[in-house]
Amino acid sequence: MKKFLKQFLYILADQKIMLLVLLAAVLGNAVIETLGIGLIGPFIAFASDPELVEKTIVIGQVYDWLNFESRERFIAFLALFIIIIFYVKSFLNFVIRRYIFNFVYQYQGKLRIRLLSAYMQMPYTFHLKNNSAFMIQSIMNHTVSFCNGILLELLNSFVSLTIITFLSILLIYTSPIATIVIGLILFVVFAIILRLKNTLSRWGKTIAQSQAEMIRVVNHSLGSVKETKVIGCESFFLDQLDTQAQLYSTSLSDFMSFNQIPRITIEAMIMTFILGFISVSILTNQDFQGLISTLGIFAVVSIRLMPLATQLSKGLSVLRSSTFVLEKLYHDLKELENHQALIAPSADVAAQFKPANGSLEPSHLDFEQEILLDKISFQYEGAKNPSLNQIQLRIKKGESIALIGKSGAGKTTLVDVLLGLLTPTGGDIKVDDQSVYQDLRAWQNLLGYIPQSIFLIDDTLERNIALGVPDHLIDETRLNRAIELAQLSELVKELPDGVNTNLGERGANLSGGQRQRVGIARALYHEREILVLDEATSALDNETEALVSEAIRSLSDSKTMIIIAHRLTTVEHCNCIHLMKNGQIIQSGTYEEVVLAANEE
Ligand SMILES: Nc1ncnc2c1ncn2[C@@H]1O[C@H](COP(=O)(O)OP(=O)(O)OP(=O)(O)O)[C@@H](O)[C@H]1O
Repeated sequence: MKKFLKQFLYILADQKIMLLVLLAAVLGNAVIETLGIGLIGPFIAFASDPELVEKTIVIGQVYDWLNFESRERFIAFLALFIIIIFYVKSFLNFVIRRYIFNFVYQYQGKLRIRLLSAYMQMPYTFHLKNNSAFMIQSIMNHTVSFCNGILLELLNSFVSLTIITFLSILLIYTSPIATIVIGLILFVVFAIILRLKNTLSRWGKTIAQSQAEMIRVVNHSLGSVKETKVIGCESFFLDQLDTQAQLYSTSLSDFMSFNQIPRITIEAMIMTFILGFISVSILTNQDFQGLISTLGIFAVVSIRLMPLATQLSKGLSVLRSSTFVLEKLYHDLKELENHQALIAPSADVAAQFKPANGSLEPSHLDFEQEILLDKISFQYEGAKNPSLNQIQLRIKKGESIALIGKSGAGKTTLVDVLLGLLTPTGGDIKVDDQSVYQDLRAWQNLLGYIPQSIFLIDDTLERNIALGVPDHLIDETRLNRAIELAQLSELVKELPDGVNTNLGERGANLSGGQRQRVGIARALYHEREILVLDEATSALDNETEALVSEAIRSLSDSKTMIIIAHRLTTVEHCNCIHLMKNGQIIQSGTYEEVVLAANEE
């Protein structure tokens, strides 16, 4: 329980004051409700014997004080008073439930932002190790489970528990023996839940895990739909999904049907109690007037208590089944947030470029002379050998260099280190003699990256090029320049809505070469001084390749370029070519010296 509360409050972070406001409202509501129900007993007694009005303490005094013409009028007034109390109580109840829903669902959105922000700020190595399906599951499903299964249930259970407590006090006051019997009923129900708590946790865990697995399988099958169709292995993914769907449905249906047990038990036991109570009272010749009044209160309390107790027991079982999600969320958030102090996500795009010193100007690093990779080494976690071994490389401003070498030589790793995604295990990167690690954001603000496989969003060409820039901040001149330099002008003319044409999911409406050029235009739009280009390996047709090469070549006059070259013909224009092997640069020189000489050998 202590652990549960600790984890719960950590996830809830700064929302505790909202909870205190709710606590006050819930207590007020419980008092009003108890007063309303408490007055029903005397009202029934007065209705059957008006003479009791004067004999009853407090109510008798109120009757005298208000100076009513007759007892009957006072009884009618009492009825009106009880009705008003019930209306006020119902309204307050609505306001509280609304407040709870508002609070929970707004918090769900905030939690999603907090998680996505935490995941995005984790180092690249974290993303290499973790499957995105599990992150999507956390952001999309665990937040729902936490908010619906834990937060909402806890708040609802709290409301129920408060009212149950107040009503129980009223019952004890009305008839101690009957209260003990009702207490016994609730005890039996909660004992069942507590006994099954481990099974509930297991069901909850299976539900959450199978959901994540289903996202993973769907991701895999739809992400590789081309290959899947050609190989004809659709059934492989369908079988995997079927296994997970079965696990999910079995656990969920077990859990949902279990949830019905408390309601069914409570209903049966309350009926047994009311009928048993009447019979025993008659058999023991108890005062009939008192019996009617007591039963009146019990009837109303039972009607009220039944849904509350059902809700409370459901809340408890849902809470139990959600402990896995709570632990997972707590673990994720704590681990992620401990890793680095989170910057609060901001709608202000400029804030993305906020430097470490907190000023509003984007981080800036002067780059006038050269970039120096000084004895860079890197070894992946768990790998036996380093992937980069004492790499020494100088790149002058305005130069274009190409990294070539066989698959596995270390080209991508070197570029990832350059991009600041991987932190070298040895050595340093310096710009004009200043280490980039003093302000990595400033270094990254100099870089534009054009990956091998461009990630295109399912949106317009314009938004794909000016990725991350809100519409009202998109600079037309910059956009047109980027389109022109990336050799996309022809394409824009052909598109039905020009730059406002939707490119489809992952740019399905474009060819490989066009996608690559959109990537180039994107890097150009953001006007970065250094462009890092992982050349597409896909076999582009000659004409497209010529266009891509032309786009790259036209940039090399104005930018410093680092190209991972897969097709050697495209690096002819580079000032220097570095041949990599086993994580080392084994030869550097001009195209003729490195590529042609190697071909001749
Ligand atoms: N995430 C990783 N974990 C462990 N080892 C890795 C990881 N990524 C790459 N490696 C290893 O690092 C070495 C260099 O890989 P890298 O991807 O940098 O080569 P590359 O020259 O870019 O190859 P390619 O041209 O095929 O992309 C390889 O031996 C590879 O197996």
